[in-house]
Amino acid sequence: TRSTRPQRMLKAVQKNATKGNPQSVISAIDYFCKNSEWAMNVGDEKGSILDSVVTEVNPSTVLELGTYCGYSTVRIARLLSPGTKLITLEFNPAYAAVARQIIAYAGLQDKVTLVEGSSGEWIPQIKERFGITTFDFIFLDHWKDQYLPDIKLFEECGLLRKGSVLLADNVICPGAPDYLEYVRNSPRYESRYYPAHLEYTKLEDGLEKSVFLG
Ligand SMILES: CCNc1ncnc2c1ncn2[C@@H]1O[C@H](/C=C/CNC(=O)c2cc(-c3ccc(F)cc3)cc(O)c2O)[C@@H](O)[C@H]1O
Ligand SMILES: [Mg+2]
Repeated sequence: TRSTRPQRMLKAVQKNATKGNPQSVISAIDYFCKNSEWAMNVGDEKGSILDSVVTEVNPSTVLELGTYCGYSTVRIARLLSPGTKLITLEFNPAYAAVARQIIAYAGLQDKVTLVEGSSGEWIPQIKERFGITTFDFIFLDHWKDQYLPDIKLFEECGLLRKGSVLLADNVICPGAPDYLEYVRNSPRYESRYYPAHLEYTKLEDGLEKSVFLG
């Protein structure tokens, strides 16, 4: 049967990247998406903004919602200080399987815990299952209509502390209007929009960074 786009992306990484070199994996995926097949990775332009926020926060505890093929997982994990691990949630087993291989090809498997399951099911279990009290940094890039329910779940589960940083992809395209309205109007968040473009296109998109104020 015909391969899937994530499988073709993995092949491109194995063909064009250098094992153990995260930057070459990132570049190979961006090249594949610009020259062969568009895919919904955060991409190089928004990815650079993601890099700068991760570097600024220098988090000890990190959560990503929506691994997909692991592109942003690799971008984040390559910047974490030694001994720091990130948890990434992905509920599609086929995507998770590709992501594990891409993360391993980058040599970052020891810095990543990929959990196969849905955010709604897993967020309430994180404290007990992973011994985490609060997250320093959260990257939201899963289904856009799930951003708002999940940020409320973070609050309910006590997973945010004063200064926790949430960074959301696609707040313009495809858009997460209810999430934007919430973080921009809630007195409990200080929000800022980073304008950019939809990955590999000239369409407008951007990232919203929201700091929890406690
Ligand atoms: C049920 C909610 N909980 C979830 N828990 C765990 N994993 C989840 C969850 N939702 C979705 N996922 C996974 O996250 C990923 C979903 C991402 C959704 N992203 C988008 O739709 C998206 C879409 C576009 C886009 C933009 C313009 C277009 F014309 C077409 C597509 C661009 C992006 O950057 C995107 O992130 C998948 O791997 C999915 O299996
Ligand atoms: Mg996205």
